[in-house]
Amino acid sequence: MGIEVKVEGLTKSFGKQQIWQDVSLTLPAGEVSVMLGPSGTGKTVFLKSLIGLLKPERGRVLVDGVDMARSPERDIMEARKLFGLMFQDGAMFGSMNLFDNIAFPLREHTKKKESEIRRIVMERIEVVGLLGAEGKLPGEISGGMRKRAGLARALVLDPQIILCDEPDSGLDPVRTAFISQLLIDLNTKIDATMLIVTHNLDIAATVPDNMGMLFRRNLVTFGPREVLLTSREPVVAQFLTASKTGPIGMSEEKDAAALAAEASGGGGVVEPRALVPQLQPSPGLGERAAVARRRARVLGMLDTLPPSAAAAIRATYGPTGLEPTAVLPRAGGAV
Ligand SMILES: Nc1ncnc2c1ncn2[C@@H]1O[C@H](COP(=O)(O)OP(=O)(O)OP(=O)(O)O)[C@@H](O)[C@H]1O
Repeated sequence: MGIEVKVEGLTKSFGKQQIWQDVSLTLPAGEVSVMLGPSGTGKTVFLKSLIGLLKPERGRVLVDGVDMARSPERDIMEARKLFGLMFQDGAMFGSMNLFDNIAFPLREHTKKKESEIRRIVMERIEVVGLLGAEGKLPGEISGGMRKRAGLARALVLDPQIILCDEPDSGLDPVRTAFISQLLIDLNTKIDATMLIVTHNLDIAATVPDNMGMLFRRNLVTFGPREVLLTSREPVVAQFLTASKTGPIGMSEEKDAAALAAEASGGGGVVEPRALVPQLQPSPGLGERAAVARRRARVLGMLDTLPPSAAAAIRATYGPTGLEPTAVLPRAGGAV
């Protein structure tokens, strides 16, 4: 099972520019979480801070007893091996074929024999549905295939925590649906803790167990998916309904005057969009191990949640808390 990531009071600036402050949240072990936020709110900076590539000036990121912000670099390097990273563009070496790109972390960080490397790489290539494409160069395949190759590479060191930076960027809605299914299937197969950074509303609505949002240098909220998906908080409802009405403007935030003018013009409150069931694993994979753990966890915290979120959780799990989760149509096949 994946391991928990605990973030406490994290604050990051570049010079005088504060990116976010006092961010605290826990990524529950083995569950899938999404971090939303308008462009430029520091989602990528957050991912890089989790693995200790960027150093926040305050706060802690606790992973298996190591503080990724402050522990000695040797401990951070060791803890980083628990992570698999999938970057926006796949971050492939252009001159290497997919096999060598995916094998790279194994050749770099382990002393495994070539035969063992071949076995692991081909297994991961199969998991992401790229069998047959291993001899191709990154420039010879589609953006969706490059992302899946990036995911395969993130998997070769058997990570317990997987961080995905905008897995949908540059993909059409159909390819995005396939990648969403792939991420849920992956979680089913390896039970890793996953954090996905995205702007994509369909991924946000259907993939995660938990969701958070960064806005105006703060974490607006982080919790079970139902909290954000039923929220009437203006910034959350605006973002999740892709509305022009609300605090988010063309540049990250509208200025106060524009906001006041909009309010006096009767811009109105944006209603949250209808809650849709979470994606289920592809046929034959069984249930995600995270489902039972999450059910127990969120049913135990109902009293602490907003009434709309608590009602949505009760509706999902039924009055006894034992109902199966509702089932959505599945996606499958090649991206
Ligand atoms: N190494 C760095 N040095 C200085 N500023 C940086 C650095 N990395 C990021 N920033 C700044 O931090 C801010 C947040 O950037 P980040 O890429 O994390 O945003 P984001 O929410 O991921 O945006 P998007 O959704 O558009 O990808 C930006 O203003 C960016 O210019």
